[in-house]
Amino acid sequence: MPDAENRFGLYRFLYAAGCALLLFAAGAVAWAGVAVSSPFVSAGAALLLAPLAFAVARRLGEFRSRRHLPGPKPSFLLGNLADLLARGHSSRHEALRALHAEYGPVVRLHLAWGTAPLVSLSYVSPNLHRKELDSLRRADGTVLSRSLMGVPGGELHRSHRQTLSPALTTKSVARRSDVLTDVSARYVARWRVAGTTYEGLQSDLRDWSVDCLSTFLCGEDWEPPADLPRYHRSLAAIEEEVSFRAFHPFFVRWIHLGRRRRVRKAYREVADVLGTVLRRRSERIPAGCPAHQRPDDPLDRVSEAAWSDRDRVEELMSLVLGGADPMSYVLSQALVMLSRDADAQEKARKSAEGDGEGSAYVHHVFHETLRMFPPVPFSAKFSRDRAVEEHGMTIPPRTSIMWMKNEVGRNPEVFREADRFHPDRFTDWNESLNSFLPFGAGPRHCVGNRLAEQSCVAMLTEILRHFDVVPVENVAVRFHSTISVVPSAVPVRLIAR
Ligand code: HEM
Repeated sequence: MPDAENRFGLYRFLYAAGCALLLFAAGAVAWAGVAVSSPFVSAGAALLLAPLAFAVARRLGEFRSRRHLPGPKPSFLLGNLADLLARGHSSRHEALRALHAEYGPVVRLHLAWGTAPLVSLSYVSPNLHRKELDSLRRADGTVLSRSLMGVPGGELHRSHRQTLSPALTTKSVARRSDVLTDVSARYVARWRVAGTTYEGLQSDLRDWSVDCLSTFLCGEDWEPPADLPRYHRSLAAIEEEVSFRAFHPFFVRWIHLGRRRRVRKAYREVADVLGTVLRRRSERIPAGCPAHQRPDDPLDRVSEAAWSDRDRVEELMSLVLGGADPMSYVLSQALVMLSRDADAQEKARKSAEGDGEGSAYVHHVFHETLRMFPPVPFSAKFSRDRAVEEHGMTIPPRTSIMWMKNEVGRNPEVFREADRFHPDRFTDWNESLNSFLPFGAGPRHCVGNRLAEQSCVAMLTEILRHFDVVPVENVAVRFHSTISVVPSAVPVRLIAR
């Protein structure tokens, strides 16, 4: 199996060769057409030449109009793919950190042909909250579903959000928080009987996040599939493909046919599981029945919305997909940090056991982990027609503007002692989540942020009440990032108290 760097080398070669061949073939056919001097052939040649000339002019125009922005020099065929993906697709956040170190807080990058150029910021700017800045996520009829996640900003997006948001507010989630505690307690009880190894913990936390989200979203009608890890793998395959296509939309379908087949299969598997849940609900409670209209119940809201059956399934899919990996990542990193900081762990335990201040400190642990290990490192906004000013430079319209949360969270100009795990910073120094926006910004910000927070706090609380969290040394952990980040292991052991 070739390593990531070699695989990327091959991909880069195929991509550049493909682009060059296409440009050459189109040019040659057009030239031959002009030379034959038959009116029909010439008209055909002109038809071919026009889009070719347009694509080349557009690419050069993109380079020219962003020349004033700092960043590595783009290549005509590859843009800056080589700079961004130097260490493979899943390590692009590391490449971006290195680029920020070299070029400063604003870095310009050109991606594949046909993909909007990108500007990465190492800080959070008030511009990111602007209402007219949309997300570039668009349903594509295959991997990215027609759901809140995939509909363009506007009326449809607003109506999807109005459908879901009431069931995901702080109060609504709190009213059903027993669901989150019950699922978490089940995992903790199993670990107490069977013990945990650091190898098993990573997959258990991923199962927990899918189980917890699905139970909350689908209520009594959720029955975990017999092979829960496989269901999770299917979700992860879809997530990986969504992220892959965002960076390489052009040749991917031709180069990676096997990938495409795998992801279709994954999509069908997830859709089957969620379709069964929806059927179960509608058989139990017929549509239109008042029992179906509990405002706090996300499945009721999805079932009653004026959507097609496919849209309902896809909405549930995007909710589970949106939350599963980020939740398990933040939890795993929180455990790692607590295992290495005995004082913080003791404070968190007191808070979990209810020392009179509620679980405030456990919430701070969640926030501090998000700061140091943002589970969704990339978030981007896109302005169709208005330029944006950053650091005295004008970013032209039709640019993806992304803030690198890994970079923002560790920026010493934003956070005091930025490399130190210090959950108290949110009270001692009045620092806040708004300085790094781990859940995004503006009208497209994460709809599941309250659910994610209360789920992770519920699980951390259960763990701290029942276990000492101790570090396991000498385990090499690799981080694979797609939309979210997945660690290869969680090097901690849970010792029953
Ligand atoms: C720690 C956990 C989580 C993190 C860090 C996270 C982060 C994010 C980020 C950064 C975005 C993009 C926001 C933007 O474009 O400005 C997003 C969007 C979204 N997230 Fe989350 N998320 C988490 C958990 C969840 C959960 C639990 C759910 C589902 C219940 C969820 C569902 C969604 C959806 C549907 C969107 C698209 C919203 C829209 O476009 O209107 N996320 N999330």
